[in-house]
Amino acid sequence: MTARIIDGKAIAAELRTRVADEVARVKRDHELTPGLAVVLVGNDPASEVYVRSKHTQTQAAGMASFEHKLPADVSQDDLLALIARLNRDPLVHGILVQLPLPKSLHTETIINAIDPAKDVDGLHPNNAGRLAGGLAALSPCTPLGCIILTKSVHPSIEGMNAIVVGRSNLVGRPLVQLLLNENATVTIAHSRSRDLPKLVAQADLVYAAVGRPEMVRGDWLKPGATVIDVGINRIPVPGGKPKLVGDVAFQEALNVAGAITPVPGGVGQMTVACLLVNTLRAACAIQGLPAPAA
Ligand SMILES: Nc1nc2c(c(=O)[nH]1)N[C@@H](CN(C=O)c1ccc(C(=O)N[C@@H](CCC(=O)O)C(=O)O)cc1)CN2
Repeated sequence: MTARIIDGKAIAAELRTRVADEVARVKRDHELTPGLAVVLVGNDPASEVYVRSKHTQTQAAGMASFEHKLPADVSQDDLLALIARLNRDPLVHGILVQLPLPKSLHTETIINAIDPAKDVDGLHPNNAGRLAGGLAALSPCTPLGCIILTKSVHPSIEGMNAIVVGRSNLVGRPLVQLLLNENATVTIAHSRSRDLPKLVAQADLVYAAVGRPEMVRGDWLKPGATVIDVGINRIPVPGGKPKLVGDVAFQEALNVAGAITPVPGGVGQMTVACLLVNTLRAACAIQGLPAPAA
């Protein structure tokens, strides 16, 4: 069996089109232009690429994009002052601080300073707590993307066995909550779980978000399982450009899985598209408008 490849690029493009249509509608009917402010501290090359892509895609969707680039040695107080300004700015409906931050800054304090209504990363404890309680919340973008990709294969995942390998605040933990909201049966595992291959073998849906190149092997998988690979690992290639691989051994998994996301071209593509969805949702909620269709 060769697994079906889940085309994250195409699914993200469709989502961006739906967001752009909804943005045009709220502009026309309500004179509302959703605005996203992205804060980048320092000059990590991968973060610079992601922030550029957020800027381009935000503008392409018809929204306002505000970029704030700060030096790596910015003080915590100056960064907090910028966030306070963005919290008050009526043109800004979404605020995202690109992660990781330099070690000199306290990530939790920075995230907690963002107005939860503008927290389009879904990382503020208000949003994380609401999501955990099964309430309406802004949810982190990558897990939202994982759910959309899963539903492109299984429109309902009710009762399916899912395993999430990884317990980060950005992906693993919120993904577990989103899966529970879809009535999946969820196991959360991590690098210290005992007998990971045995746990993975029981799952119909496998989410690999552990940050270890090709850790999940093909022979761990239940035949026909749907595999969503969240990993983005750069592997050095002697004399060449680093190679991008996921947390799943893709070639091995192809022969066992029913469907699988590639890296690149899978989950990563959904992250920015879902950020646009969250920004549109935040803008509508702040204006007191009904939740948009996208
Ligand atoms: N505040 C946040 N910081 C970070 C997040 C986040 O959701 N919020 N996620 C990641 C980085 N990220 C967006 O910020 C991101 C990662 C990957 C992609 C993507 O399109 N990946 C491509 C490959 C691109 C490459 O060559 O690196 C793919 O998988 O096809 C977009 C956004 C950490 N920080």
